[in-house]
Amino acid sequence: MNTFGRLFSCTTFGESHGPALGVVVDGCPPGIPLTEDLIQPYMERRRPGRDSTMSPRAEPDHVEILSGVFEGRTTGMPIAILIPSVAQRSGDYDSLRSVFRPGHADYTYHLKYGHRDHRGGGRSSGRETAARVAAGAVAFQCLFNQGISIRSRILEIHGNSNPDQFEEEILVAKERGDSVGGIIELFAEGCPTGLGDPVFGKLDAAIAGAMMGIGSIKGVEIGEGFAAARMSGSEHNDPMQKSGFATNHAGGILGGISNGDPIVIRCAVKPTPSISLPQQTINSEGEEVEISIRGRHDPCIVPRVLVVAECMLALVLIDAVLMQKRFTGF
Ligand SMILES: Cc1cc2nc3c(=O)[nH]c(=O)nc-3n(C[C@H](O)[C@H](O)[C@H](O)COP(=O)(O)O)c2cc1C
Ligand SMILES: C=C(O[C@@H]1CC(C(=O)O)=C[C@@H](OP(=O)(O)O)[C@H]1O)C(=O)O
Repeated sequence: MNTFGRLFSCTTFGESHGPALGVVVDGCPPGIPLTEDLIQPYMERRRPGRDSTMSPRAEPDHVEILSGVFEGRTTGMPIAILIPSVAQRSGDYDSLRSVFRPGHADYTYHLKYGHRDHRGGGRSSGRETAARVAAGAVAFQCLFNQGISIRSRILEIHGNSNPDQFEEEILVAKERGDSVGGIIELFAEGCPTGLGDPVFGKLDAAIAGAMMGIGSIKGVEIGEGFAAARMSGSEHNDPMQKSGFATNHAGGILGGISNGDPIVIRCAVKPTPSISLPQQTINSEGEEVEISIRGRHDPCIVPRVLVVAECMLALVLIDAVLMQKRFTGF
């Protein structure tokens, strides 16, 4: 499944070590300002090779808009965006052709497809998210029109919630040949009431699906999330006043529909699977072997995944906005 969204949909293509990645965005309304320069700042926040806390693979991730835009504005036609790759260095993966990296998708891709691109994990690579970010940048352009904004922050790295120590946590793990994960938080502000389809298509379900669709995200909570399970109703219910809700334990969604308060989401990001410490694994012959992974890996995915999560949220929200406009405009 490469396509995401209903009215505002995107299909990504490309593998980590292929010549390029890209996305086709369909359903974007006409007249929205869109240029490469408007997309590039989002790409810059995600691309690898920027500092010592991330993979040193130096990809410029310059986008090229191929269609759907004329004189700086969308035309309502499919928008194709190309992101050439220039720093593959696929030789790093020669020894991993038939050995499965614990924690990565190598083993399950092998079982499902048999024939797979082992270089960088092919399509299971976090590099695929470059295409999602390009699509998300288009969604952001549409959301600005609606007065909706999204921001995110890191809450924890490796269980440490002191922002002054985030970088150190990552660099210490890297020095050990290990990796660490963490927790991120997202806020969507300015959302109107009424976004989301009740029951199966709940807005919370769409958001959780979008977040879980990002490699390495293993938990999602909305509002109080897991903490709600330990609260009483009188603590958790948000008192209602003429001016609005007194608190926001709901995280901006009730019954699968946005209630006008900020939407608050937290995601758990697992530690990067590819580490250089020796690990036990098997090869495609089923033999037990030891693996020590070299190459250019993120010692922590958290800092780079922030903008990816923001973009996935933007894609969910613009789709919900368009669905709601179709519903109320009938
Ligand atoms: C932005 C981003 C960067 C990533 N960087 C790496 C990496 O350098 N090395 C690695 O082994 N996994 C990396 N991953 C994680 C793998 O892509 C992911 O663990 C793998 O696809 C398996 O999916 P799962 O963790 O959801 O089970 C990255 C993921 C993202 C979203
Ligand atoms: C290249 C990117 O991230 C990559 C995500 C990734 C993985 O296994 O997910 C592994 C590394 O790439 P490779 O080993 O194939 O050179 C990261 O650098 C990117 O995000 O643009």
